[in-house]
Amino acid sequence: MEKLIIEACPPLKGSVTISGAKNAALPILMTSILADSTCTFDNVPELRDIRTTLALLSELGAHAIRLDAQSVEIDPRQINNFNASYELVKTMRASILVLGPLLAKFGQASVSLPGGCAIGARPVDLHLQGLEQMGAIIDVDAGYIQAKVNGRLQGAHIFMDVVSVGATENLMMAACLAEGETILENAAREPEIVDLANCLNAMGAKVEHAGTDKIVIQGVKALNGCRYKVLPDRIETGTFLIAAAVTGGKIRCENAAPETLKVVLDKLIKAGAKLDIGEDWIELDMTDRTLTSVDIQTAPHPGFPTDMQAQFVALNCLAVGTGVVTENIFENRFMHVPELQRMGAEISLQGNSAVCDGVSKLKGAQVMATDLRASASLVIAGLVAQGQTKVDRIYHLDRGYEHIEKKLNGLGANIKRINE
Ligand SMILES: CC(=O)N[C@H]1[C@@H](OP(=O)(O)OP(=O)(O)OC[C@H]2O[C@@H](n3ccc(=O)[nH]c3=O)[C@H](O)[C@@H]2O)O[C@H](CO)[C@@H](O)[C@@H]1O
Ligand SMILES: C=C(OP(=O)(O)O)C(=O)O
Repeated sequence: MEKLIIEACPPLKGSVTISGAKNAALPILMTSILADSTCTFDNVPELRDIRTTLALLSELGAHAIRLDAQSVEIDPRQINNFNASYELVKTMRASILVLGPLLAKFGQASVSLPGGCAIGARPVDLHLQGLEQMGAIIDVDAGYIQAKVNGRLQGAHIFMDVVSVGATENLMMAACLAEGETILENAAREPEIVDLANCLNAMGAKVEHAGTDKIVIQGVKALNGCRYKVLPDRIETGTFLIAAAVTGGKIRCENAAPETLKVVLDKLIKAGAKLDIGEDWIELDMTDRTLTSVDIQTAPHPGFPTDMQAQFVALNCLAVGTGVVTENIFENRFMHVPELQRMGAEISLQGNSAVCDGVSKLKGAQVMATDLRASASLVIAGLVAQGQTKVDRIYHLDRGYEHIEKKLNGLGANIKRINE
């Protein structure tokens, strides 16, 4: 199994190019199911989840290929299988996003239930209830969601009890080919939702007010293929900025979208960093500055993103003072805490909060990645820990970070990937 070996490094310095956003690219790739002709998507990161999505679309019958390091092409015209198998869904929860498009375009879908994962139970009840409100008949049997609709889905007024990114995306895609108007209330407002809406509109859909909590969609009869560029990854950006901050470095993130991570940048300033921000770049300077603990409360956008929580716990481990990080989205997203404790961090878990007293040094250790962002926090800690850190189970990391060790090494880190 592959592992990362990380040695303590000098302050990170230089410039890094941010990749396309995983969480925007995944639903955007799924929009191809709705189209009547070929779609080309640019700024699509080379990640395990993207390969899984291309495999899933291929399994459905689409011709889905990577053209080059940036772009993928999907011709959906041969889709003739409406079944997303457990084998693929179990490796990537976002596979559930084929449900809405398949049902809207072909009137049927069979999708394995994603099941729980390391960070929480993550039910899909809101996806199913919304589709039922649009006229779908859904049966959950033997671990599979069996869904069908007689004729077209019907526009509906849907209120979601919980703010869900995935449910908003699934229902938004389904509504584009439904008959009539759909209103999604208490919708998620993440930048990735806006990116998805922009892509759908480029295909001929009529989606309005994405980015607010009330999205209005007028269904159309057909969508065409399009060429669309995925937005930059705000979570990857934040992760690199924190890596630079904990090492006392100075880096510039190019090809970023600063307006999508305002709340993260605010916390970095509170943590002591000096930031310079341009239209598509962010420069962080931590030279000779004191890293200070910050308090965090995760919340749906525009609140603090849960996907940056673990990285800030790593920052607090090394900062002056006590920082309280509270996780409000997922019930089990502190799996990085025991691993960071093994490296010498002083963290106590109190309910859904991690209370962290900063220490002046961490010590390298053998640690285990348990989920994507937990893995990132261990890599960040490894950059400054004395001695060697060995991170096991890095397939989690490869789901969401493109060439992470190559990019960090380009900034002066010393990370090797080994197979043992
Ligand atoms: C591929 C992708 O974009 N993943 C992101 C997406 O995940 P994902 O779309 O799975 O997360 P959701 O926004 O749906 O989950 C938010 C909360 O809603 C709950 N819930 C969700 C659906 C549902 O039907 N019922 C229900 O109760 C979840 O258990 C969770 O507590 O948003 C999360 C929250 O920002 C991020 O951490 C993930 O990185
Ligand atoms: C939790 C994440 O992704 P996913 O929803 O794909 O598990 C993430 O990107 O941090």
